[in-house]
Amino acid sequence: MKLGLTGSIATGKSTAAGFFREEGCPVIDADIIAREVVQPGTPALNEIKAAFGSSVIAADGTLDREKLGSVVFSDPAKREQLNAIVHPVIRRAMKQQADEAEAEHEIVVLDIPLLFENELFYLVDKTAVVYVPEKTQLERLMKRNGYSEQEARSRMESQLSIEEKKKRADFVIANCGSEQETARQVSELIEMLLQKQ
Ligand SMILES: CC(C)(COP(=O)(O)OP(=O)(O)OC[C@H]1O[C@@H](n2cnc3c(N)ncnc32)[C@H](O)[C@@H]1O)[C@@H](O)C(=O)NCCC(=O)NCCS
Ligand SMILES: Nc1ncnc2c1ncn2[C@@H]1O[C@H](COP(=O)(O)OP(=O)(O)OP(=O)(O)O)[C@@H](O)[C@H]1O
Repeated sequence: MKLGLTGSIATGKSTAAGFFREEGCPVIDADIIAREVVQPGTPALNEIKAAFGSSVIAADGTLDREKLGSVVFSDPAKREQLNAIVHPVIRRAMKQQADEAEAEHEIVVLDIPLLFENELFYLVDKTAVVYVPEKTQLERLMKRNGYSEQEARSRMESQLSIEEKKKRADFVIANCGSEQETARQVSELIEMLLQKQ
């Protein structure tokens, strides 16, 4: 089965995904695929250059992520434009990798930050949300990325709120306590999913 792992920025998807990996479940990470599809020479990077100008391309020809991030996270229309270029390519790659992994593993995890926003339910069988209250999310995001409160909030506001995602998920993994407590919830969820098979 395919488990869609989601959450909002900095709620702990990667942390939880690491625990799934430790338990032997392959994890397909949308953020990694999103980086692969814009490598130099890809059609997506060429389209980004055409749409946003060469100021978002670094001297070595790679995408200047910080620059593009500062553009798209402060302008919803620009964000939509970027999404329209990269999301179809990301979705195709995710589906292909997930199908291949599912042939060999009982549980395949798809780590997709924008699962609910983009209604990507066809890619997964069940959804799990990694949850922390918004206050913790803001604190962890500012700390991890060195963002000001405003930079952090503009990124949080580019997504559906974590409270809303919590309501919509099949399963909730609370990441407000220690990482060990999160690891235990991941183990329990895997056990339950395997029993249901
Ligand atoms: C704008 C970009 C270049 C900024 O790069 P940067 O290295 O600073 O951030 P990174 O890619 O690591 O993303 C960090 C987090 O931001 C959030 N995020 C990224 N893109 C988006 C988006 N289009 N809308 C809302 N949130 C987003 C996600 O929670 C993600 O986990 C990059 O995020 C990007 O290419 N975004 C478009 C692709 C996308 O939607 N990726 C997210 C899931 S597929
Ligand atoms: N249980 C925890 N206790 C304390 N800090 C934590 C915990 N879980 C995660 N963190 C920290 O919070 C930050 C966000 O976690 P993580 O990178 O896993 O989130 P994410 O949801 O994958 O983020 P993104 O959406 O940006 O990909 C990291 O700095 C991480 O070290």
